[in-house]
Amino acid sequence: MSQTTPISPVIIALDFAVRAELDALVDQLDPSQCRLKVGKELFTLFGPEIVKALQQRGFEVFLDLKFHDIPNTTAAAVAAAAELGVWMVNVHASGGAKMMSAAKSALLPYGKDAPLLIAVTVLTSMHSDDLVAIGVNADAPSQVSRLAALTADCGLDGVVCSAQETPILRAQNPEEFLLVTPGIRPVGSALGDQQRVATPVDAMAMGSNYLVIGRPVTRSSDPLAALKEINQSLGC
Ligand SMILES: O=C(O)c1cc(=O)[nH]c(=O)n1[C@@H]1O[C@H](COP(=O)(O)O)[C@@H](O)[C@H]1O
Repeated sequence: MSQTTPISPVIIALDFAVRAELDALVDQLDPSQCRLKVGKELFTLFGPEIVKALQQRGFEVFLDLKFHDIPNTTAAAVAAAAELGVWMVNVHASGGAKMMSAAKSALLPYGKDAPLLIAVTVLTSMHSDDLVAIGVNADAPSQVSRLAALTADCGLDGVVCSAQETPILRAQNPEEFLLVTPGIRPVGSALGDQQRVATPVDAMAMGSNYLVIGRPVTRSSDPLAALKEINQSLGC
């Protein structure tokens, strides 16, 4: 089945351990409403087959495995993601310039069919205090800004950051540099482990291109209604 490009910027984070629960959600979704993210839990449990199954239903898939390894290993993993035909794949920007450049080079043979390659800056679950504890003497916005500049220098397509940093990054980067923002919480949603958060409407207004949303939809009593409400609030 050919993939449908949604008009919505929403990417649903499919963080599930039980296949039946995943299927029950995906059965309700239409590829015009959202893209889907396969992360570490789902991929570790079900492997590439789950990606293929979602693609066969017409969904564009963001493979969120946050590769962070030596350049040779990361480049090979990113090429494997390209072979899977995913729409987007990510690495950790803190893996450094050599790692990110190697990952970008590994996608050159795929030309226009290459997935979008983005880099995670500072996890949205972290505050500036958490950075100090791992030896980073910068606050979250400064560290995000630094890693985004490195990512852009390496020719990647964009970064994962919190919506709170998007105004700074929008000002520093060309329009086509993608800002993918998790830590999205509609008004009244539980924060869970997220620290640097924004509502869907605020995130888009501040310059996000894509909103990664998990539990506020997937753990809702009515996930489809929750997604529709978010899309409506965004005018799509
Ligand atoms: O790369 C990511 O997608 C990611 C980066 C980040 O900094 N923070 C973050 O929450 N994520 C992912 O985004 C999703 C957020 O899920 P919820 O917190 O349930 O909305 C999870 O699947 C995380 O793995």
